[in-house]
Amino acid sequence: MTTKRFSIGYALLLKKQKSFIQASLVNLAKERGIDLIKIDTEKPLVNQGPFDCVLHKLYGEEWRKQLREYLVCNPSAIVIDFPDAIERLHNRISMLDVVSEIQEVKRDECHESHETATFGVPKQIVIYEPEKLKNAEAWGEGLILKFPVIAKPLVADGSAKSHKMLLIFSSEGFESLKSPTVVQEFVNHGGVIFKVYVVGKYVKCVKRKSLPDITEEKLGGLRGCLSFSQVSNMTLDERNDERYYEMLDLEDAAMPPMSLIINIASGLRKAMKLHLFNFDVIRDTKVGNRYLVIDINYFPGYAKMPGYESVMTDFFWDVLNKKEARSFNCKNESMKLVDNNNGGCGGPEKV
Ligand SMILES: O=P(O)(O)O[C@@H]1[C@@H](OP(=O)(O)O)[C@H](OP(=O)(O)O)[C@H](O)[C@H](OP(=O)(O)O)[C@H]1OP(=O)(O)O
Ligand SMILES: Nc1ncnc2c1ncn2[C@@H]1O[C@H](COP(=O)(O)OP(=O)(O)O)[C@@H](O)[C@H]1O
Ligand SMILES: [Mg+2]
Ligand SMILES: [Mg+2]
Repeated sequence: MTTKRFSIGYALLLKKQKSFIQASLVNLAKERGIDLIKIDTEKPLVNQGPFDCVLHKLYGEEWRKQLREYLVCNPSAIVIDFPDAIERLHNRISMLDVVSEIQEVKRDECHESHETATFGVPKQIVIYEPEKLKNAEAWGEGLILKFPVIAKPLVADGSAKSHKMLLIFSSEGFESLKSPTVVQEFVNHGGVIFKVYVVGKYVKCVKRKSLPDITEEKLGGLRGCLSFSQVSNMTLDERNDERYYEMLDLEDAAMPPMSLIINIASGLRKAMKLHLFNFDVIRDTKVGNRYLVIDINYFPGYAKMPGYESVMTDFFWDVLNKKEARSFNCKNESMKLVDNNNGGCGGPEKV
């Protein structure tokens, strides 16, 4: 008896292909009857496949259009995940709004189960026109945040620029701001962040190094700002400023309560209608049992997750065998099939 084989087409940037599409993953998936096939982004998607499922981390209107057309021509295909759902993660305000949305529900649930740990997001504001802030006094008047603060580009589109942050110690630091920025209160968190990887219903929490705490005393001696980027991915050599990237022992840091992490993960997954994401959490050391979500990333670096091959293969299998189907049911609606006037469902490209 031959068992049915499935095909998953993947559309990823080269960097992502290199890290994610490793032989160990391809082989394990193959053993389970799933072929991972590279989509040629130079050619129309409708002329490729057919794929049972499309996995992607590409953006832009042209790509959305291609996915829409693909679903019109292949109505039984599954797209992981829908661009409209991913979109909210490209803005650091809408990204964290979802945490506040799930907070109410989860607070009630936690109350019932007598959990004491709470979660939320740091205090933050958005500045659309930083040039208007050049006058330091103007900043002082409207200040609702306490120094130090972190300035993060409002747009989180995966570009190197969108990861460039400023740690601001005093109002002079605002002079460096140029594009629309989210200004967030820096929360002392013991120099450790928790990265929570979500793959459908699977949740894995790992520890990573972060920025060290800034005491009132330390802050007193600091003016202006310090720029940094992707601190949790930094190598030792890159942590060359000893004032900030001092040595930390990750081993010593206690993990957050897993029940809380699972609660947040499932709340986010359902509210965002996304299957593949991770989020960064810090523990407010001043409060102790308060956790703050600071970042949510679509389709993050899963290859850094121990045993990622089997986690991903199990997820693909569930999706293809429709165990995850309920969450994909409304795909036509969320893809907003505006292009009903579809004349071009050709087969594979003819040469
Ligand atoms: O490349 P990696 O493995 O460091 O993964 C990046 C993620 O690192 P993480 O898994 O959270 O440690 C990274 O997470 P952070 O934003 O650094 O927390 C992003 O998800 C990044 O994608 P993008 O640049 O935002 O599109 C991810 O980059 P891409 O792999 O998507 O390019
Ligand atoms: N509010 C905050 N308080 C303390 N540290 C923070 C805060 N926000 C971000 N960080 C630190 O800055 C790093 C980068 O910020 P993040 O929002 O995760 O941006 P990115 O999308 O580039 O990962 C975090 O991993 C953490 O080390
Ligand atoms: Mg992050
Ligand atoms: Mg991020």
